[in-house]
Amino acid sequence: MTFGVSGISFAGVTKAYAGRNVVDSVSFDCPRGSITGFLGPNGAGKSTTLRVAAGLTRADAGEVLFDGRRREDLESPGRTIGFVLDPTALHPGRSLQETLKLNAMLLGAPRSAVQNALSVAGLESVRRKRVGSLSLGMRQRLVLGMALLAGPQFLVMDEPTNGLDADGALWVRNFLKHFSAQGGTVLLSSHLLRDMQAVADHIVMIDRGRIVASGTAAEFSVSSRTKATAVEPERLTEVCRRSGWGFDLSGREFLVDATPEDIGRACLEHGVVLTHLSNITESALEEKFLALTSGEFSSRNNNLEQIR
Ligand SMILES: Nc1ncnc2c1ncn2[C@@H]1O[C@H](COP(=O)(O)OP(=O)(O)OP(=O)(O)O)[C@@H](O)[C@H]1O
Repeated sequence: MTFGVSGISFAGVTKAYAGRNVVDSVSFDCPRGSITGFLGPNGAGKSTTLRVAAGLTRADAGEVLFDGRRREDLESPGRTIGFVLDPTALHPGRSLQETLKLNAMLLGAPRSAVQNALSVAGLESVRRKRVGSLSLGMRQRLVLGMALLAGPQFLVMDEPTNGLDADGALWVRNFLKHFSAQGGTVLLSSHLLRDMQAVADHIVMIDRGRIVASGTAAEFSVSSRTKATAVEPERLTEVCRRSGWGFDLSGREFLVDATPEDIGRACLEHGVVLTHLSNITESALEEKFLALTSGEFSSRNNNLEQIR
């Protein structure tokens, strides 16, 4: 029998260690074809929740459904769901290529899947290196490559950009956007607001084992303006006018109704040198996040209104 939404559904997942609920009645949906960000401070219960989804940790109560079915009821769970969990849990003596080959064999994936994973994860040049000699960032790429071997429909990822440099993190984000645009379902955790804001369609916040807020990324954004300063402000003014963007100017600081990416591109095109560019929605989300996690909000309700 199948029920629930398309995508991944957590229903009342609870897990206790030493008599303490580290995950407490956690329920939320990750709709198909979108990216759900699971945000919370260290120790909030993110990894435990994802480990329950992966079947690595047995929940005391509740269940996780993939397109309405339990993982163990799927015909081929290993091929349907890609998990990116602990990049340190790899055999250090094997090469990257061997690691991927072994996993491909276990999953029944074709030989071409190894080459494809190496290429997608940007690991071709280091394919013969031993896993033990890799940086954390390279290991992150490897576990992502492993998760993709059998062409999954779901990706569940615990802090996938941890250890990656800016280029690597951008690559992961772009990859996930492409994956979800093609109908894939993504759940990724992070304790970094920046990670979530840059990629997630929906955000679910967890604190001390409980969901404390959830909503679309847009619902978390108070404003979508961008702060910018330029060496020659009058030239940035010109770019904003030509692009049809509204803006306010305070001293040398612009607040522009456009994304940092659009502003950066337009300035590059017109040879305008910027000295600062930042999305002020991040700080709006950060304020909420800090307020939630500092215990200011004692309510344990997942209604977004609680934090407005
Ligand atoms: N196997 C375990 N035995 C006992 N306690 C555990 C175990 N695994 C996790 N915990 C505890 O459960 C709580 C939640 O841990 P979890 O790793 O799920 O949090 P997290 O949100 O993923 O944190 P981080 O961002 O630091 O990885 C923590 O207090 C942790 O110490």
